[in-house]
Amino acid sequence: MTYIVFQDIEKYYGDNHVLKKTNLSIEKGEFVTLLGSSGCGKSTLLRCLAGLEQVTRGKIFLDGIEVTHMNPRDRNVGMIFQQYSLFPNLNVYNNIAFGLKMKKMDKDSIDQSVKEAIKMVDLTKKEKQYPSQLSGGEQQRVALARCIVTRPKVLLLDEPLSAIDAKLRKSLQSQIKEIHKELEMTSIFVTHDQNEAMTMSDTIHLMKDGVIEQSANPFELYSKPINNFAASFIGNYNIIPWKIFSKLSNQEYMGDKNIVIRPEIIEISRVEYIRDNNHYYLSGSIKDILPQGNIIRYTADVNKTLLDIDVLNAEAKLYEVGEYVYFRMKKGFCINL
Ligand SMILES: Nc1ncnc2c1ncn2[C@@H]1O[C@H](COP(=O)(O)OP(=O)(O)OP(=O)(O)O)[C@@H](O)[C@H]1O
Repeated sequence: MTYIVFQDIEKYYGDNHVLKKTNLSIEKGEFVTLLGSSGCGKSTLLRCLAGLEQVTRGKIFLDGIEVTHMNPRDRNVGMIFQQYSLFPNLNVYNNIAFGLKMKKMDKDSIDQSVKEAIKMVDLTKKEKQYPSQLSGGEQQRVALARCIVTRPKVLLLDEPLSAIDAKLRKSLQSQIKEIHKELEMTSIFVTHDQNEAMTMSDTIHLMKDGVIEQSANPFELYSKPINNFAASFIGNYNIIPWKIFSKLSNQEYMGDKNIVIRPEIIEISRVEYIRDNNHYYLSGSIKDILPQGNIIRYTADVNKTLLDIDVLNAEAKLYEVGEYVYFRMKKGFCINL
């Protein structure tokens, strides 16, 4: 049985039609990401599951029970936000214990659960500190501990790492994934950062204007985007209308479609390639060079069409701006959309 089901969800804020018959199914134990640009309705969908917003129409099921209009407190859903939203007047221990005290758990069980949660998020020496004495990353770990200590059925994470610097962000991503696995939770993570979605998720649900455009695992979403939106959102594709590409590459016109080419599948050479039937061939001059750590991104001018090419940064810079070079790409790696 599917663990979480959003069924034909519609949500209006006044005239603003935010969720448009949104359908989404999530299996128990999955780590899923809602990925999409700002304002597409990701947070609204999460908030509807948590009960912090009411849907206008549609139904939500959690663990076989309809929760559409259930009191948020009875849904057993934990949520973490971008702002840490801790109680400033409570120390780390008491922030984490708060939910359990509300549930009227006995003191010894609370103590055991809180200490376990503190250990899980690696805050053992910080128990007595107050939120104002903690870094952003530490505060977010307290928020995470406060959430998991109540063992919610589902953990909702609404851009929890967006205020945290890049290095710490990576370690928190791993920590969240580890806790998710260890507690066998079902987690929904909201982000507009495609790299974060790729690293974290079992399944990515790509959203646009309140609708799920594509649901797939990170590998599939990257290599098989189903439309131009998915291709342009994920992985910096070159998207060239066939009308133009057929002229540039001396190929037959494939109709009113785009050819979609990932920068890293393009080979580059100073000497012209010997042609075969498995590749497309282009040539042009290097316009720009952008070192990006482990890869170098070249932008080439191919008869006024710009082409991005990613080359592993294994050697010193290979090509100069202005140099005329040749490209080839395997036909089977290109997508027509
Ligand atoms: N409480 C509210 N009242 C009125 N409009 C709202 C409210 N919350 C969200 N909206 C509107 O709903 C739309 C979707 O917002 P939502 O926060 O769900 O988007 P999002 O995809 O999570 O964006 P972001 O990545 O920027 O957080 C936006 O147009 C937003 O202005």
